[in-house]
Amino acid sequence: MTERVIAQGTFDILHPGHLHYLRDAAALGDELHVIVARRENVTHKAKPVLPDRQRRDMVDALEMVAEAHLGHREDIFVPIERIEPDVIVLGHDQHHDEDGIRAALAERGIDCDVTRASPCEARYDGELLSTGRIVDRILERRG
Ligand SMILES: Cc1cc2nc3c(=O)[nH]c(=O)nc-3n(C[C@H](O)[C@H](O)[C@H](O)COP(=O)(O)O)c2cc1C
Ligand SMILES: Nc1ncnc2c1ncn2[C@@H]1O[C@H](COP(=O)(O)OP(=O)(O)OP(=O)(O)O)[C@@H](O)[C@H]1O
Repeated sequence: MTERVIAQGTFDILHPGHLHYLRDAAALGDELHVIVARRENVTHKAKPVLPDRQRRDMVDALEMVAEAHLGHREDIFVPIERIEPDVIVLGHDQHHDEDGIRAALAERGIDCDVTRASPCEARYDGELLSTGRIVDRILERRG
């Protein structure tokens, strides 16, 4: 049976940290589905620079990704109910609480594991593994 995996995030200006997360997630199953957060739901940090569809299209083109989906505007469990994953992989630094998500899934009768990806460190001088830091460097050098 095909094991479906879900990863999710903002993915505004792709960088190697994103590739690491998505490779980690893809390795846990056969088919990686990525939910790309809607701009209006990114409230814990600066709003994305790029439009929703552009962020979705870039993630969708990555080789380890079976399909990238734009997130739901109001209810983050709607795409999960449609995709029916076996596992949801959170990013290593995501603020979401694993037990809280498990409880919400159970309440909706969705049977799937929740786990976390590993972190990824810079491999050479100047490598930037954070969208926020890429934006800061652009402002520093071009602003
Ligand atoms: C399991 C799960 C499903 C999500 N589904 C959606 C969704 O359907 N729509 C959406 O706008 N955000 C969704 N999100 C929220 C964002 O992916 C994420 O919390 C945040 O806004 C982006 O955070 P990050 O890029 O800093 O990791 C979901 C989050 C989780 C943990
Ligand atoms: N260096 C990294 N190592 C491992 N995972 C990462 C790394 N950078 C981002 N990710 C993961 O990619 C997913 C999406 O990240 P997001 O789009 O918030 O990018 P970001 O570069 O971390 O953003 P920002 O720097 O603006 O906070 C998250 O799950 C995050 O944990």
